[in-house]
Amino acid sequence: MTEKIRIAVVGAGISGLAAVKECVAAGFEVEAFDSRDEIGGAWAYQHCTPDATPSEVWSSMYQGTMLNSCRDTSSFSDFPLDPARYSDYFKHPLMLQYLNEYADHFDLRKHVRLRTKVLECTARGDGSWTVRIQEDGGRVQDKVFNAVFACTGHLSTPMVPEFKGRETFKGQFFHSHCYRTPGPFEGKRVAIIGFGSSAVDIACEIAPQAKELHMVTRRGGWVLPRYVLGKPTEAWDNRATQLWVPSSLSQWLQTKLLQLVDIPPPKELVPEHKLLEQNPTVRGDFTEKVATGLIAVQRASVDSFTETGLALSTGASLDVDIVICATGYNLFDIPYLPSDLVRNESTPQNAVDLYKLLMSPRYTNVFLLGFAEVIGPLPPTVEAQARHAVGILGGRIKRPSQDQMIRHIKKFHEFQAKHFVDSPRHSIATHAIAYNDDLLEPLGAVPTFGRLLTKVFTSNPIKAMKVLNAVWFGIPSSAQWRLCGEGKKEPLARATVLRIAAEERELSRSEREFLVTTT
Ligand SMILES: NC(=O)C1=CN([C@@H]2O[C@H](COP(=O)(O)OP(=O)(O)OC[C@H]3O[C@@H](n4cnc5c(N)ncnc54)[C@H](OP(=O)(O)O)[C@@H]3O)[C@@H](O)[C@H]2O)C=CC1
Repeated sequence: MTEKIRIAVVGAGISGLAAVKECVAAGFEVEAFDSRDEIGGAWAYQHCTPDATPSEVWSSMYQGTMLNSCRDTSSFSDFPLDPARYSDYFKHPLMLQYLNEYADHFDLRKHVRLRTKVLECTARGDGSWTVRIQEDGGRVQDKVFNAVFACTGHLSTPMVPEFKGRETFKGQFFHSHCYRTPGPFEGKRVAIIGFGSSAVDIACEIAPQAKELHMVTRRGGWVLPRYVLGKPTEAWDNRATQLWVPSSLSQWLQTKLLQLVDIPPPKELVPEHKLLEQNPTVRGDFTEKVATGLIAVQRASVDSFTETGLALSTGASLDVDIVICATGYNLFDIPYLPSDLVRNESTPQNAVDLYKLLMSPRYTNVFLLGFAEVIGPLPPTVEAQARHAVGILGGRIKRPSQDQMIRHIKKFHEFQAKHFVDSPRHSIATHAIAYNDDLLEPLGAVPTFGRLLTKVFTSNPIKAMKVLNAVWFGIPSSAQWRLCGEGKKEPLARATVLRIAAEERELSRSEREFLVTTT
């Protein structure tokens, strides 16, 4: 009898749960470890105050966090979000609820060891790994696995730049990681450094109550509303425009659409890069708050801190009571993995040595899930990463040689330099549909036009045409990656794709029936 492949999954959030599920489906033996006492990872809200020690805060979720991608694109591919219970966009407790429902539906909890921290993973030289775990801060134990799936995300270690004179500032200073509610900022003068999703969300929450709210951004950026002409913004994008229309043309069209429907941003905000060359921020009330003067924007770098605030590169200075540093995260601080796994001394600046943002050419049998900055929703992508990794371990996908990986990575660096802004977070940026397709094509699981057209001639033609239309010209739902190939769940996926296209307000009867029978 052949021995089962044994997998260690580190983290039980979105990526970890998807990894466990795919490993179990492939017949692997899997143990997941999470230091917290509940599943959900970053989506499991943790209360803290701005003066908390950042290393003791494991979730950056604030009370107002709401999904940036919409329900119909953001579910796992074989576990649809029910419109009757989940609105187009929803707040973080509902995402945690969904992850719990996913874990229960696929019976994943029995594979997860909570309150168990992974201290270190060491390559053993034969492709296997020793994983050192600690239970409840007590007993330390070494366990051997055939492979490690690192699923702890890239939002654990706040990045605080070295600002000149920061110690001289007499006001309050903290990282957005420890922000939770706007209450403490009532009547205060606040400056926020950075212009990512955290900065824009926090600015919009605080601005109505603060005395002054300033944002300091060195690059500017695009901010998309959640809705355009009554539909979720993603409904204006689809597989055909992403894959057939040259990206410069589709970005131009989308920018024009944005200009037509939204208040024009002030010139300080308009960036030099195009719409999809950064991970866009999503916030419907931001431009209005800028236009009405609730938020003041400074296009500048921080030269230094002063006793009373910030001195900016433009020569302006800001006197404030509080500075919030919303400058993102040390993306590849993965303390339990070898330090040269992702980058070493020869890696170019703002780049990573990861094949398909998933595997290191320097180590075998370790897969990084959820470390991509996806321009699109995360769940379908981590699932595609898990399916690809499982495909390699199970022998269904040919494992690339080290040379092949290195060549691929070099091309990837060139692609990133051409298509994304030059910044650490965009070293791992990727467009969802093309990236998911790339991971799933070796499994035959991409709903290509040809594959779906063939169905028109080999099955119910009207239904097959509707599916083709929905997948190529409709909102990019994740169920599309379960229509064909290895791991397909065609009846359920077809029902989901058609229900979303029909804009039904609840799961269809077929979906409910298939969900009872598919785990
Ligand atoms: N609702 C949701 O779903 C939310 C999702 N998120 C996600 O969490 C992740 C982290 O987001 P966020 O915390 O905003 O971090 P980001 O890394 O996305 O943004 C960091 C910002 O800080 C700026 N910055 C970095 N270093 C400096 C510096 N030295 N001086 C001035 N500015 C600096 C960056 O500017 P530059 O571009 O110039 O480098 C950028 O504007 C993202 O994936 C985001 O999508 C976050 C909040 C809400």
